Amino acid sequence: MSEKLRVGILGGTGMVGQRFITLLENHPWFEVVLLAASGRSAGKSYEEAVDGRWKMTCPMPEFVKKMPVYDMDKDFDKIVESVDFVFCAVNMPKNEIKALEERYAKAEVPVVSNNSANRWTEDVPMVVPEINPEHLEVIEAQRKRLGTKRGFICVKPNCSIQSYTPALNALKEFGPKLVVATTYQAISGAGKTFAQWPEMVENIIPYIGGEEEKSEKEPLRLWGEVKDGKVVPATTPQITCQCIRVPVLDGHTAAVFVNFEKKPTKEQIIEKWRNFKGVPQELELPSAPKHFIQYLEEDDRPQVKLDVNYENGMGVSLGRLREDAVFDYKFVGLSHNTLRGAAGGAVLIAELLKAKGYITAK
Ligand SMILES: N[C@@H](CC=O)C(=O)O
Repeated sequence: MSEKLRVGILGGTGMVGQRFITLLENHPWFEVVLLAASGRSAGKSYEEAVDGRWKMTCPMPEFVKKMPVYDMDKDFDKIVESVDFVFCAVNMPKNEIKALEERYAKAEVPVVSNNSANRWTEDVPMVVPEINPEHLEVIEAQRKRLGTKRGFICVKPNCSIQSYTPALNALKEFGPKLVVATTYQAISGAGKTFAQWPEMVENIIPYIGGEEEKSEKEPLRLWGEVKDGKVVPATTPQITCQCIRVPVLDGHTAAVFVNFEKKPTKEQIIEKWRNFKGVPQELELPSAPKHFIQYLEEDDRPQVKLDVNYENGMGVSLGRLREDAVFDYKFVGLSHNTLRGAAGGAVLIAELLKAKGYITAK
């Protein structure tokens, strides 16, 4: 068995960074060798830097407790020489994240990012490995632009879209043309727990900054075509969304209405969902769900409490498919926002990048 790739985590102390650590603890291909964060945490051990703000339900893994946290800016040279690639989960203004990700990529360190800063950079692939693995092709053009041989940036989309985009993707041949979605988003999407956000107990807040635009536009980029080293976003379906914060810890739910060019039967839709698979399933990537989509027949499913951890939080649960008086159909989707929607989705991208030879040992 070949040696594991050496991974650094930029922004390791926040909620998504913590998720990365738990997912990578016993990863068969990757080993966390370095943690970095802002100057505030630098120089401390990971345990000191987190300082009681460990938000996972499992205990902090022993292997990270005493690891030093480096300054992702000042310790740049040390980080670059120590890793084969990095995951980026920093919490900073967008322009600073863009500059940081590009700085690492230009220093020949591939960056797999959870952040939105580069989601609309034309030669940066934004990937859900089951949906658009072919977008990785634009890495070649990106490397030319950056002047690199190994370094590049690859990003994952926003967590909100993962509860309905895979469902629509599986039905592409029927031409979804108009989609109305309302998302019911968990508080961990904002990096918080109930203890940190007591206002959310027994409450609903009908606003998540920037979320509706992401939810409407990002699926179109996933369905875009690669032309001349760039991703050209699709122009259909038209999607309109409302995004609502609800008192749930983990799990984004979406209630969706859809019209098709060619209306399928209910049986056809369920068959497409149940049989949908992609490259991660074919390659049996370590974090790939065996069945990406499950369809639940019971009227009261999917439920966050029962279904959010389907396929270790990497699968999507669908239910309540029925004909509608105004649209062709309506249904409900659920996905885990910090697993499939954040760190887990990024780990799966890194596995695909390794399997396709884009990230290698130095
Ligand atoms: N912006 C989302 C997090 C997804 O990445 C949210 O606030 O739930």
